[in-house]
Amino acid sequence: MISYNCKDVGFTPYGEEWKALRKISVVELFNAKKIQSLTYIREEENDLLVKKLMESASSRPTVNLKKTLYTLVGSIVCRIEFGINLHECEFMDEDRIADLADILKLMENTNLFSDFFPGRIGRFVDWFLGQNKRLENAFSEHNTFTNNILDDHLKPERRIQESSDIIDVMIDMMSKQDEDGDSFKLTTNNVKGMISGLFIAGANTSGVTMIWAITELIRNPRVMKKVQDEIRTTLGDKKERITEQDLTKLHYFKLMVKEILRLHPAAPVLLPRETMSHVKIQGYDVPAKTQILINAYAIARDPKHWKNPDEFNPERFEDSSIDYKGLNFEFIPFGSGRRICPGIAMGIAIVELGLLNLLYFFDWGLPEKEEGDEEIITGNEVALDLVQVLRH
Ligand code: HEM
Repeated sequence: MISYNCKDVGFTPYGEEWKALRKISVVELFNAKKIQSLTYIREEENDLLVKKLMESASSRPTVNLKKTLYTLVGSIVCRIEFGINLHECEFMDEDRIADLADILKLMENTNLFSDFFPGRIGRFVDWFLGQNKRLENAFSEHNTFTNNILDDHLKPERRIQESSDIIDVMIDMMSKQDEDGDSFKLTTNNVKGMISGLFIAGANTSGVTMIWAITELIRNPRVMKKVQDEIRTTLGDKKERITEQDLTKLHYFKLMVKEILRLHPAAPVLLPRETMSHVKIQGYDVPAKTQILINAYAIARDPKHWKNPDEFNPERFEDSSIDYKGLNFEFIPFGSGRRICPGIAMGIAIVELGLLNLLYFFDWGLPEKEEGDEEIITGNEVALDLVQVLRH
């Protein structure tokens, strides 16, 4: 385990926790060697997914893809980030982790009426609509999850383990700070914030990207056929399991993933920024300290930069040098600059391996539509529950 003191991670007495925490996560979690060394976890979890889908396909033709994929990414993220194997865990299981990913989405997406109309009327409407109760329940579930992970890391027997993860490192830092008597103290809340931030950032984004990929492929049979033909011709039809090595042989498949990230960026609006000084943008004066929101979704569908922007067309990236690493500003699904997603490589590895398994081993389609069913594929929520396994 690497030990830090406050100076190592750049803490300042002015509370720049974010800088420090980002630095820890980049060093401990997002470095290339670490990502490579965790390949076996992503592969094992995908093997389990394929096994479960094959079993369920033989008895029941439909599958709730949303739950299945959130379980996959939840399991991978918990193992990689917190060293928690959900298949052996006492306080969390695979089913609940998928719900938790949804609970976190609810926490992010619930708009309180009282935020816009502070005062009695706003509070009454929230109470009447049950918004407060929903949020309270979500927070309570979420709090239990982070507390359990923290407690698990604080168990005395854990400290003698060989392998440590980012939470172990932060706990180690906390004890060192006490010894050093530094003025800034890393708190338990910082650790809990890291747990919840990493979980939301990793699970939700990768899960939703995969769900949109299957959705768009079902909507566009031409692309589905082309991508599956490439995969099955390149890898042959006798493989028992897929490894990350197989990804290196595919070309069109990767263009397809890029196109999904363009059309459906998991974080349509990037993390907020603040202007450091007065700037003029397209004739508008923007004073210093103004919050700026960047709409990556709108940028990636801007007809000034993209031909037929709403069309799902992976070929647009053929012979193009445009990439998602934050340098081409017309395509920033992972953001750009100082706050760019530190998990790009991890996110791409999770999404590509998951999709490759789904597309190699299974054919996907929609079940028969029954009277009264909502129009399919109008948004990921509707599409997900309807997607079907047809072959294995
Ligand atoms: C397809 C998958 C993913 C997408 C599309 C995605 C996208 C993003 C975006 C757009 C941001 C904000 C960047 C900005 O405002 O400039 C972000 C931040 C972040 N992402 Fe990802 N991400 C993905 C996967 C992951 C994974 C797997 C992890 C962790 C294992 C992760 C960890 C983070 C963290 C910690 C931040 C916050 C960085 C900060 O506060 O400075 N992401 N991500």
